[in-house]
Formats: sequence, structure tokens, C-alpha cells
Amino acid sequence: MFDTTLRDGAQFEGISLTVDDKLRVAEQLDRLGVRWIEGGYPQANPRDAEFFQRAPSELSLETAELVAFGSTRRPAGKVDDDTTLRALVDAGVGTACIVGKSWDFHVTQALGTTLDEGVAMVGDSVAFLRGEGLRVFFDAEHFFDGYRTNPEFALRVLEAAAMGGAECVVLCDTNGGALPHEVQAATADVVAHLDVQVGIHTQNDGGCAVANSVAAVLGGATHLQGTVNGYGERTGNANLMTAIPDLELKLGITCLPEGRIERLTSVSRHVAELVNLPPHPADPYVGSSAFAHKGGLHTSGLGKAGGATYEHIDPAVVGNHTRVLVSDLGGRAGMAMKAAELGVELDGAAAAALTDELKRREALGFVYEAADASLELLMREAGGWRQDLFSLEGYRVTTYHRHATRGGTPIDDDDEAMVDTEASVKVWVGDERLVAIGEGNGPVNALDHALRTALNGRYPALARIHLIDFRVRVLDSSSTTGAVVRVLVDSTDGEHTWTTIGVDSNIIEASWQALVDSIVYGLVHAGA
Ligand SMILES: CC(=O)SCCNC(=O)CCNC(=O)[C@H](O)C(C)(C)COP(=O)(O)OP(=O)(O)OC[C@H]1O[C@@H](n2cnc3c(N)ncnc32)[C@H](O)[C@@H]1OP(=O)(O)O
Ligand SMILES: CC(=O)C(=O)O
Repeated sequence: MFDTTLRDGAQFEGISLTVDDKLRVAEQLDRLGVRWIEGGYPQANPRDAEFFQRAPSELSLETAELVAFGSTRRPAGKVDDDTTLRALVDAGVGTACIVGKSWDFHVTQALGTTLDEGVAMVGDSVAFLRGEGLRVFFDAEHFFDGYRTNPEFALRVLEAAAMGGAECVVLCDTNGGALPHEVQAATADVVAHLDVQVGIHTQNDGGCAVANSVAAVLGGATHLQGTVNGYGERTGNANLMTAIPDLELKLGITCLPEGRIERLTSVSRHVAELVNLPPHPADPYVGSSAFAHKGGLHTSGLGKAGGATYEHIDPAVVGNHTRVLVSDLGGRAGMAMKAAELGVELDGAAAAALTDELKRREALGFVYEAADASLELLMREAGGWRQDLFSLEGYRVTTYHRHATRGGTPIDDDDEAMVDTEASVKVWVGDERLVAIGEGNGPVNALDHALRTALNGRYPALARIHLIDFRVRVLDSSSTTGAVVRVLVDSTDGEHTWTTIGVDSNIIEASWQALVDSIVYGLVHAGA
């Protein structure tokens, strides 16, 4: 397993890693147990060079070794004064991976040289690095396109790398357009032809990067390059989070040290945090939706005979877990399973009644799969529970926009438009009536302040509950400003986060519903 998240992954649009980020990603890769970590292109930029300088003292790798990436010498150049090759030697690692062209079209057009010189660039460069004491892997760029149009030249390039001392020639589908059957056949041909290890590196332009990696392994490749979450140039690389379990769990080919595959989900999500990209829910094996069941027929089967009915593996094997989603596409069985997941007791009659109520609400625009906290409150109510923390008598919100000009004339020289919002809330706690006013930078903020002021001192846990996100979606945009809106609010108590929902044609009322659910849920879970 050769991970190139820090090199090819860094070529993904939207990723820009600091040296500290790169060190943290390398720690995660080592935690997962890959054999090789391609740390970057030391000649390309000061960040990658600094990574290789700092890594020996700041990383203590247990299973992985660092590899430095570069290219062959320039056409008609000399290996001794080639800055890329020198940077690889100076990177201070034991292994280099260099890329060279194996498609005749690229040699003549992109490099602007002859095919013989193209072959010499590869052989000379590998031999130079070997002479400097490095182990060398050779990435044969555009191998499958080259093999399709001029197999004799493509194989000559691989031979030159092998003769120069490369211990692995890596067949690259650089444009990502190959299909599995051709990758498998070409790989098998190379394996039969050469005496060195053969590897595979695929891009995902045809959506086949993982399939092509698996096909190459079936064709005899024993070195697989890929990235965490499939990050990489353009549409990305082979996603190791998919390829590793495909190979280990489906084909019985060991990729990681014993006991590491169960770290797959946590490493995937941790690296997503480090590169600052949201994890993709539908990613196989590690995505949050990978084992999330929504259809009523599915959840019913799952409830009767367990995960094997609708899950291709036990999610725990890759560190993930089963989730049940309730929606208007589900029935009683899914509702009962979701209640059990949330720790709410719901008998059959209550589950059936709530299923009908939920379908009615979803028709109005509620989506409970996105708002587990509001769903839990609904379930509790279906089981006979009533929240007695507070009840609303009424609220009022006013926003005053005072313009900076009057009749086109500024009111005074430095006056700017002012928008003030004030809310008043009247609630009952038991038989005590509480009235409070709150100011805010908008209606929801003002209502939140007013409600907290009214409840001040009653529930100390309220101080720990904060809103962290607020999303509004217009549900019937044809009604323009009269449309129904859906508000989702994310909240936290510093330890857990939860999501609540409100739907109404009045955005303030929808927000109020989500706000109240958020506070009630937070207080109930704090034991208030
Ligand atoms: C398939 C892959 O993903 S390979 C990795 C691709 N990743 C990157 O390119 C990221 C890092 N790259 C860089 O920072 C820069 O491109 C550098 C530092 C490597 C080179 O920068 P520059 O010298 O300014 O060259 P520039 O980027 O404009 O062009 C690339 C040069 O490399 C040459 N080149 C391309 N492939 C190879 C190769 N396999 N061996 C030697 N030279 C090559 C090109 O012909 C071009 O040379 P030219 O300037 O004489 O036309
Ligand atoms: C080397 C590489 O990243 C490629 O050929 O796609």
C-alpha cells in the first residue's frame, strides 16, 4: 500500500496543506498502516522541502516509510546537475519515486524530444538515484494510453527503468480513462514480461479508479498507489478507503497489518478534517450513509434478520456503523428500530401512529432524517411524554430599519443605516409567568436571548447550550416571499451536537420551532 495523499492528493482542487497539516496527515496514514507515504515533491516548493526536513525529528512512523517524488532528468540534460534528482537525494529519505513518460505522443509533444532520448532519460535517472543509494520506484506516466498506441515503446520504457535498478514499475492511468478489462490484460502482459515488481496508479476520470486498481491486482500487480478519500488531480485517485477493503475483505489479499482495517473510517474522517474538506457521505465503507437504511422494505428486513439482509459487510469491520433513517419512505419497523437506536421506548401502536404522523409532517416539508433531535422529541411525545420545562404564551419580534437619509439628504455626516431587532417572550414555568426582552443582530438571535433571559436561573445547563449553525431552505420557490421555509439548527453543549427542525410559511415561526426543540432536547439530555 503506497499512499500519495500528500503528493497527488495535494493536487486536488481545494487542498492546500501547511507543513504541520502534512505531518498530521502522515501520522494518520501510519496509524492506518500503509507501507509507503509519498510525502511530496521536494523540488517543487519550499513547503514540501520543509516537510522532508522536519519529518525525521517530528514523525515517529511505525509501519510506514517516507518516499520523495520527482521526475526524470530533463531532455538532453545531465543527471549530475539535474535539480529535481538532486532534491530527491537531498530529501534524506531512503526511497524515491520518479515519474517518466511511457506514451510516445507525450515524449515527442510534451517533452519535445526523440523516443530514444525519452527512454534514456528514464534509464539514466533511475541508475543515478540507485548510485546515490536510494531505492527507486518508477511511475510510468500514461502507461495504458502508451501501451494502446505503441506497446513496443511503452515496454521499452519499463525495461529501461528495470535495467536502471527500479525495484517497482508502476503503471499509471494518468488520464484516468482506461477500463478494468484493458488494465487487467495490460498488467498481466507486463508482469509476464518483466522481472521486477509491478504497481498500479489510477486516476478516476472514468469513475473506474478503484475498479482499475483491483483489475491490475488481479492481473498480477502487487503495489497499489492511491489516496485517502480519493483526493487527487482532477477527479481524484484510486480511493484507498474503498480499494483496501475491496482487496482485503472481498479477495482476501492482505493490505494492512493485522487489526488496522477497523481504523479505516476514523482515518478517512480525520484526514478530511485535516484537509478541510467535508467527508463525502456516500463514500463506500467509510461514508456516513454507507450503512444508512431508509427504504421501508430495507429496514423491515434488517429488523427481522440483521445486517446481512442489506449490508455487504459488517460495518464494524471498517469502523463504521449501521444507521436507520426515518422518513415518509419507511414504515413501522424502521420507526421501531430508530427508537431503539435513540434509546426511546415505543410500542407497536405508538410506532404505527408516529409513522403516519411523520408522513403527514414530511408532506409539509419536515425532514426528520436530517434532524435526529426533533425526531427524538416527537418519539417521546408519541410514547406519552410531555415536556414540562416551559410552555409558551407568546412571542413578538420587531425589527426597525432606520435609513441613513431622509428625503435623499443624509441625516448627519457619519450616519449609517441602522437595523435593530428586539424580541419579547412570555413563557410559563409551572404556574409562574416569565416575561423577558432580548436584543439581537437578527430575529432568531433576539428570540434566543429573550428565551434565555426568561428562563434565567431555572436551568443552569442552558448556559452550555449554544447554536452553532442555522440553515434555511425555501421549499416552494414559486410562492416567492410567501413560500414555506424549512429551518435546520445545529446546537452543541460542548460535547455533543444535535440538529432540530422547524417548518412554516413564516421564517421566524420556523426558526422558533427549531430553537425550542434545540433547547428542550439539550435540557432533557442534561437531566433538567
Ligand atoms: C502525472 C503527475 O501527476 S506527475 C506530477 C505532477 N505534479 C506537479 O507537476 C506538481 C509540482 N510541479 C511543479 O511545481 C513544477 O511544475 C516544477 C517545479 C516541477 C517544474 O516547474 P517549471 O520548471 O517552471 O516547469 P513547468 O511547470 O512550466 O513545466 C514542466 C516542465 O517539466 C517537463 N517535464 C514533464 N514531464 C517530465 C518528466 N517526466 N521528466 C522530465 N521533465 C518533465 C516539461 O516538459 C516542462 O519542461 P519545459 O519547462 O522545458 O517545457
Ligand atoms: C504519476 C501520476 O501521478 C500519474 O501518472 O497520474
